[in-house]
Amino acid sequence: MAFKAGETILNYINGRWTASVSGEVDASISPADKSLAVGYIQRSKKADLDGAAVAAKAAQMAWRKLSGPARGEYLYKVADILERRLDEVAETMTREMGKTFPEAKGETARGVAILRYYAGEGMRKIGDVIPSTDSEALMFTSRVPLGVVGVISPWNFPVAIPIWKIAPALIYGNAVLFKPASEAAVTAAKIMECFDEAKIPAGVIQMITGKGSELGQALIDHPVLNGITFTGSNQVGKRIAQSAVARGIKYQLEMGGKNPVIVAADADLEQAVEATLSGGLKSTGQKCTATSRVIVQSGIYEAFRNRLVERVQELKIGDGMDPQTWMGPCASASQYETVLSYIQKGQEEGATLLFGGTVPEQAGDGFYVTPAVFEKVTPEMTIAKEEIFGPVLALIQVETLEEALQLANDSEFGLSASIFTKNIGNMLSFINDMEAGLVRVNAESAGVELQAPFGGMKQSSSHSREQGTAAIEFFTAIKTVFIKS
Ligand SMILES: NC(=O)C1=CN([C@@H]2O[C@H](COP(=O)(O)OP(=O)(O)OC[C@H]3O[C@@H](n4cnc5c(N)ncnc54)[C@H](O)[C@@H]3O)[C@@H](O)[C@H]2O)C=CC1
Ligand SMILES: O=C(O)CCC(=O)C(=O)O
Repeated sequence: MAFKAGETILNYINGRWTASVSGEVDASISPADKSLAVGYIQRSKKADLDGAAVAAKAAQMAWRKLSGPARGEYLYKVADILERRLDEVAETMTREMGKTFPEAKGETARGVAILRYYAGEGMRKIGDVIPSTDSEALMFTSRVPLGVVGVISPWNFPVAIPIWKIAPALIYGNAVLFKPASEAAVTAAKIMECFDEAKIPAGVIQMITGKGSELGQALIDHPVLNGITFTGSNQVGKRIAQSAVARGIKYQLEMGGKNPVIVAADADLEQAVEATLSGGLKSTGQKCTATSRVIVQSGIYEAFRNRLVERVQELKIGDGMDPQTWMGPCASASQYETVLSYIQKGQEEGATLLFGGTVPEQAGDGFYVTPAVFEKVTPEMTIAKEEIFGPVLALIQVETLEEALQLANDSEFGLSASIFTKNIGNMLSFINDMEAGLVRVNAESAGVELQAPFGGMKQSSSHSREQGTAAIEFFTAIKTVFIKS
């Protein structure tokens, strides 16, 4: 089955596309043109979840008995299908949440690569032999699946984030109950179509759509769950942690960022400007790793600011399907309102708006805003503290690298951070002292590599890591085995 534009997206339960008991739907509006519904998303209820839970439990028993390589074969098949359908999936993503078509294609290709990476993990070791104090015994560890795992995903990476949670969950023998963000559920259904086409056993992976506050909460509270993995806002993440602790199940959270970039006086100007544009404004600034605070040493401040504003003025804003477009719209009405309110707050609190923050004249009837560049931003201002999740850059001028580092660390978040410098001493100070899970030198703050651990410090995550070999830590439990004849 392949859903067509404008259709109602059904739940994928026990290997079948299934209507919700509720009969209620919400439109998934195209952010590039508010008059278009990309599809209709069901408001599923607990009764829908109950059916899926029974199927998940039964399916997991058989799935865990398959060998790792056999589970990997299914993931290889899904990867091949997703690769064949790459343009179609990417176009759905662009139409549904607004990122440009080349970015959507890149993300979908990343989804293919993640599936292949974890398919390969099915062949790798899942334990260690440990010398016992008893010379006649054999002691070793093995990894066992958690059981049924819930995946709650956001709308900003509708393919990569679900896949980097679902693929490791499956390869290590878990069954998955997947609740995508409603703003990206048409794209999520495309991923499910690939699993369906690969004939993954019924019940092993299931998708149910619905409102976060209702279905999401019902999922976390469901007794069938043995673990929950979440990416999204801090507010929701904290609630999930509380519910998971109350029930004694494992949880993993990846949440917000307020990512700084430090531009040292000796930085390569063009490199720093281009990386700030790309890290701060690609995907309309809607990445948890997006550059938000730009901390610049006074020796290079004026040149950097002028060149940055010059380049921002050149960026073409428009429909992500238009090949001329550099930056698409905000993903939803609420995201758009949030971004505009932060821009207003920045001005009210005394920052200087150098450029942008307006509705572009030539753009269509969508959630478009021109990228905003502020200067004279001070650490106590709201735009220097809170995650905006939009195309807004806050310039902060400093004298010394020590001051830059102190300001960079003056945040409740600690996800990603970059420095631009040619000085090895600056690099080492930054690497050692920056409180962030991802630190990058002469590279933009956004962008993660699927084979490396990803996660934040402070309020940015549950202090766990996703992706790469780190994923095994969350999706399995260690069993220590002692054998003696
Ligand atoms: N770290 C990241 O990558 C992301 C951060 N955000 C931040 O969150 C802000 C708001 O975006 P939202 O889409 O509203 O994020 P959100 O945290 O509300 O939504 C993320 C996911 O959680 C679900 N959800 C919502 N309420 C829930 C609940 N009570 N229980 C269980 N699941 C629930 C949603 O349906 C969605 O699937 C953004 O402006 C941004 O600052 C949003 C998306 C991704
Ligand atoms: O920068 C990236 O590629 C990943 C960002 C991310 O995980 C997020 O925005 O949630």
